[in-house]
Amino acid sequence: MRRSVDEHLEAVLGRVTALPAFDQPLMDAVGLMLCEDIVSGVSLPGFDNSAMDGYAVQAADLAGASDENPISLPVVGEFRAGRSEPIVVTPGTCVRIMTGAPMPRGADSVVPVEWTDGGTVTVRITQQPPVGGSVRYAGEDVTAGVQVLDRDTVLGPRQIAVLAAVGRARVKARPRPRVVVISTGAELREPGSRLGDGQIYDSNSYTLAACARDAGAVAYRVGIVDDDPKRIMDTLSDQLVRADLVITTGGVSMGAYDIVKEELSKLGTVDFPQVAMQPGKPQGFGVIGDDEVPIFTLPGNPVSAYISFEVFVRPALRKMMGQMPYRRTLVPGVTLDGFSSPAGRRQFVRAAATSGDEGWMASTVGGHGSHLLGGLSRANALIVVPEDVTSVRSGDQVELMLLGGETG
Ligand SMILES: Nc1nc2c(c(=O)[nH]1)N[C@H]1C(S)=C(S)[C@@H](COP(=O)(O)OP(=O)(O)OC[C@H]3O[C@@H](n4cnc5c(N)ncnc54)[C@H](O)[C@@H]3O)O[C@H]1N2
Ligand code: MOO
Repeated sequence: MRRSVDEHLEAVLGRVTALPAFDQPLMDAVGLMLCEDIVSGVSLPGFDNSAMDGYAVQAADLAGASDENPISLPVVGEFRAGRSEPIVVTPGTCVRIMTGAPMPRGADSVVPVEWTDGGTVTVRITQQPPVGGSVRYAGEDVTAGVQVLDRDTVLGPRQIAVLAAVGRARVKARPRPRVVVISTGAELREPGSRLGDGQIYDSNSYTLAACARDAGAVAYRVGIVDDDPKRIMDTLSDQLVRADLVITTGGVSMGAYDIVKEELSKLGTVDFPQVAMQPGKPQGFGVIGDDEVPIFTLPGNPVSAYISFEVFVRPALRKMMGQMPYRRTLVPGVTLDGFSSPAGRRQFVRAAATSGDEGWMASTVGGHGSHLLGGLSRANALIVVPEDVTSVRSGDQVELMLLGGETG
């Protein structure tokens, strides 16, 4: 079975659905999609309070105050933020007040401390404040009963600020998908261990767990399972309890030990199409278990696994989180390098792209081979070459998929 990239992505997006929303503590909701309208139960400010450190006064007492004509008032008390005192400002008196402290009854204005001698028994004031000067009035920011956030808003720091300020400790939001990442292959060893003959470090499970986290998911990196069919199937069934989505790598091409494909094909719920792309040709996608958890079986070549994530898994995760657009947007740019591209396959070429006065410019990095991982760290974009283009010259217009993420 041979599919285009778009057909495969459609098949994937047609199968995954948005996760149901539930109540979450505020800090767990950062980056998530809000699934309720938020109506404030309180006014902001909640009470009239001082905008300055200074003195709460009756403005009329200070008519004509100036450097030449200072006016002294007795200080009858002190108001601090967080404390409420039963003191009243009567004509001819004042209260020392700190920023955020409630306005005392009787006062209609605040004199900043800079306009005074800072006295604590009596204070000498050299400027007349307007009525309402340096006073923050109850409800001037947000009135109780007003909608402060609309559903379908992604919660970033500014939205979290408003939620906390109106006293919300929890909100209904679409959760982060829990993504289980498993790498398969008898040649794989954990980074940090010693390599024997023919062995390599498992980079894919780290790459893909990092990708999943970067896309906003919770990643569980299970690590390496060798090419034993029973161990692979046991691991999958053990992991399903905590998975909203599973990613495996390796074992999906034509080799004698490509066990993932062999075993999962038997279930009948996972397809293994060849997708007309380079890298990333051997793909697998379907569902497993009673809960029909989506599973991606990505190719083992490290760059193929990474690009497959960007092209197929990331959009699926975004759909599960209810976050549009699902696909990365493409921007126009110019390639500074020429290269050839396979006929009939969409090529994704690693590139370092910069944006300047002339728009986006991209240089290729790291070579074309899907095992060439060394240059990947310098790439921040993929040049997307259409299926019908076989040759790209330096200076050609191209489309770029920019790879920035939550942490990128
Ligand atoms: N006869 C054919 N051979 C291959 C074909 C084909 O169509 N016919 N397709 C090639 C393509 S394209 C790809 S991509 C790979 C996909 O292979 P598998 O998904 O079966 O992956 P493996 O064979 O297990 O490994 C491929 C390669 O990647 C290395 N690898 C695997 N896992 C990891 C890991 N976790 N970390 C780092 N590197 C990993 C592995 O050692 C192999 O070198 O098949 C081609 N062959
Ligand atoms: O498609 Mo493979 O993913 O080219 O290396």
